[in-house]
Amino acid sequence: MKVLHSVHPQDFKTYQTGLIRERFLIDKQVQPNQVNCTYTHYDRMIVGFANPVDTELELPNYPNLRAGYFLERREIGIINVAGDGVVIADGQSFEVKKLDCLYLGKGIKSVKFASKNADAPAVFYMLSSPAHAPKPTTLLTHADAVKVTLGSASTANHRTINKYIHLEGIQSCQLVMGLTILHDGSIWNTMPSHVHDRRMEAYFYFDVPQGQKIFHYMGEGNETRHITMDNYDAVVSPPWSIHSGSGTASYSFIWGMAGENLDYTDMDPIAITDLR
Ligand SMILES: O=C(O)C(=O)C[C@H](O)C(=O)CO
Ligand SMILES: [Zn+2]
Repeated sequence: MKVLHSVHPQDFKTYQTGLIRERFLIDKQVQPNQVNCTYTHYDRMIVGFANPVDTELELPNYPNLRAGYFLERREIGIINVAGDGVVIADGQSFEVKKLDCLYLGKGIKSVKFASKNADAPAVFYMLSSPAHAPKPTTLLTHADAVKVTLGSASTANHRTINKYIHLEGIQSCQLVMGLTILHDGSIWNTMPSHVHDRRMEAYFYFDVPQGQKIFHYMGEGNETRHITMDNYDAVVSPPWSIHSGSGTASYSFIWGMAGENLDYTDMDPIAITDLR
């Protein structure tokens, strides 16, 4: 499993594009009939992908975990971003359609992934953080996720936030997870931007139209940098970093966090006029 180590904000100021990409970008991980995971040292969050096309896949037990099985001391949130899929947790099958979320808690020994149709396979995006206690297995459909609409067309940031795993939603130990859909013609996410020193965050961009790109902004508010990202790329955001993006077209992304609390609204905003 690939490992990403933590970066100090003072060091980040000297980074150029190549090093920023090496330290934070998680790309080319959605591969047919593969499960691919990256271990980050940001709150020990694991960022994973499963793309079962014509075969069932199993979540492996990586040696990095020194565990009997992947979820022995972890929890996981799984969101499907493509064709209809199935997740089998300790023998129990869950239909996970596009934009549905399945939460599996500490103690689930076996997790398998399958697609309903090999011509339109599922793509499962996963975030897993350490967990101290078992929480109930929960499937939440996109329709039932709590929705908050923010921004406006005139500032090109009209978007709907869908909250799945959070204080008032699916219960977890420390995982918070959901997704944001940009309305047609809007291209800015998380603007005005913010940081939250209490937890890291990971973004996974999807439904980025062919031939388009995301410009993802990072760094302290007074010292920002960007990398460009493609469909199905993920990026980790240290607790000191903003995490905002602008696309050359509308798109969607999954956000997820782990750290001190489960309160989605725990953010320290940065005024647009203060960004450098
Ligand atoms: O569009 C947004 O704004 C977001 O989706 C913000 C993220 O959810 C976030 O950064 C939560 O801390
Ligand atoms: Zn955030």
